[in-house]
Amino acid sequence: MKQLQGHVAGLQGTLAVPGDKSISHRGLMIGAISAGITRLHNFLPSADCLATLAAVQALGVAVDRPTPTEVTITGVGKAGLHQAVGSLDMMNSGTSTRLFMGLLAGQTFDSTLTGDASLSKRPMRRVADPLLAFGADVNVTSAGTLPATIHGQPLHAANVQMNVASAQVKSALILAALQAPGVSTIVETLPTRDHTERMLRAFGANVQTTADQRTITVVGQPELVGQTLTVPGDMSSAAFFMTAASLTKNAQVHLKNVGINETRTGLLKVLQEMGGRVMVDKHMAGGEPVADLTIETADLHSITLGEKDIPALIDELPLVALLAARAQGVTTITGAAELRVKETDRIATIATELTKMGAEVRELPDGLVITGHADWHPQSLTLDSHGDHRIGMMLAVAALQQPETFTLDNADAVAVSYPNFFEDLAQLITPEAV
Ligand SMILES: O=C(O)C1=C[C@@H](OP(=O)(O)O)[C@@H](O)[C@H](O)C1
Ligand SMILES: C=C(OP(=O)(O)O)C(=O)O
Repeated sequence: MKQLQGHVAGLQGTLAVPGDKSISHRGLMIGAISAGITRLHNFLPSADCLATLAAVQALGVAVDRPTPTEVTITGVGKAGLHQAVGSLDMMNSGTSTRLFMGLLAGQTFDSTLTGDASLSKRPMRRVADPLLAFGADVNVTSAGTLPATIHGQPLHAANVQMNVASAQVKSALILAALQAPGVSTIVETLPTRDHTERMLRAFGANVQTTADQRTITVVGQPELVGQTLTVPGDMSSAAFFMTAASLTKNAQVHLKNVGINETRTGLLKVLQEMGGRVMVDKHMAGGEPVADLTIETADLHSITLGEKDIPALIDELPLVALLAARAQGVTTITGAAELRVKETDRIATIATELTKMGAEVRELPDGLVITGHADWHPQSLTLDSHGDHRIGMMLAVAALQQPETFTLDNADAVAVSYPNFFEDLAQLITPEAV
C-alpha cells in the first residue's frame, strides 16, 4: 500500500522519461535474429522488457547489460535461435507474448509461453488464428488464452486481412512473414504503432507501407544486420506528467527526448484540442521523431473520441478519462472495447477507481461517458491499481489535485512499465506550504 501525495502547490522541473517500452521489446527481438552486435541505449529496464530479455537469453542469445539502460545483444542471425529449456515466462507482458508467437512460429523447434494471472486471461487467438495463413501451428487453451504451445516449422508467404486494430498482432504477422520465402502482405483495420516496420527497415529488411499506412508488404528472409539505437523516451510514460502538469496549478514541466512517432501522439493532440498548453520542440533521433515538450497548467474542456482515434492513444485512455473528469463539459469515448482486454478491464477499473475519488464516470460497452467537475467529493480514500500499472499511475496523478490523502493498493504494478515513476513524480512536486 502506498500513500499518494495530494494537495500539491505546484509541479515544476525537467525530466527525461525512461525509454519506450514498445521499442525496447523490439530492439531485443530484432537484435537477437540479426547478424552481429546490436546496442540499445536508453533501454527501458521495466518488468515487461526484462521478460523479453530473459526469453531472448533462454533462446540462446548472449545479452549483456553493463548498466540498467545499456544493452548489448550478440545476434545469432535468422537461423541461430535455440530451443529454450522449459517454458518462456512472459510475466505480465502482452507485447512479449504476441510478438514471440510470430517469431517462434517459424523456428525449427517448439516453444511454450506462459504468463501471470492477468496475462493468462488475455486473448491470444487474435494472433494464433491469422498466423495459420503462414502455415504456423500455435495452440492456445480452449478459452483462447495462455499457455501457448508453438510448434516451430517452415512458414510460407501469405496475404492477411487483420480484424483487430493491434500493433501486437500486426507485429507478430510481420515477424512470421519475415521468416517465409517470398512476399507477404498484411492489411490493418486502422493504422497502429509502426515501430516494428521502422526498426526492421533500419536493420536492412524490405518492409513497405502504403500511403494510407494500412497495408504492409514484407519481403521474407532478409539478412538483418545488428545496429546501434537510442531508444526515445516513452510517450506513454510522458503522458502521466503531461496530464499532471495540465491539471495542477502552478505547473511548468519540461520533458526531454520524448518519442513523437505519429502513431503514438494521440494524447498530445487530445490535450491540445481540450485546451492544453503544450509546446513541442521536434528533432529526429535513431529513425524516430522525438521532441522536448513543455506543459503548463491549463483550463480544459470536453472532447468526443471514436474508434479511429483510439490506436494512437490506446494506453493513454486512463489519462484521457482523468483529464475529462476535470474538464468542463461531457466527454464521450467510444470504439475502445480493446480496453477491456488489457492488463485489467480498463473501462471497469477506470470507472470504479475514479468514481471512488468523486469523479462522474459512466461505463459504456466500448468506452466511457465522463462529466467533468472542478471539485470531487470522494466516496473512499483507498484506491487500487488492480495490478495494472497504467491504472496505478493515473490514480497517483489524479490524487495530486485532491485535498484528501489517498492510499493506493497494489502500487508495485508500476514496475511493469515505469519502475521509478513515484520517485520521478516526487521530484516535480512543490509541496503545499504548511
Ligand atoms: O505493440 C506494442 O508494443 C503495443 C501495442 C498495444 O497493444 P495492442 O496491439 O494489443 O493494441 C499497446 O497497448 C501495448 O502497450 C504495446
Ligand atoms: C497494454 C499494455 O501492455 P501489454 O499489452 O504489452 O501488456 C500497456 O503497457 O498498457
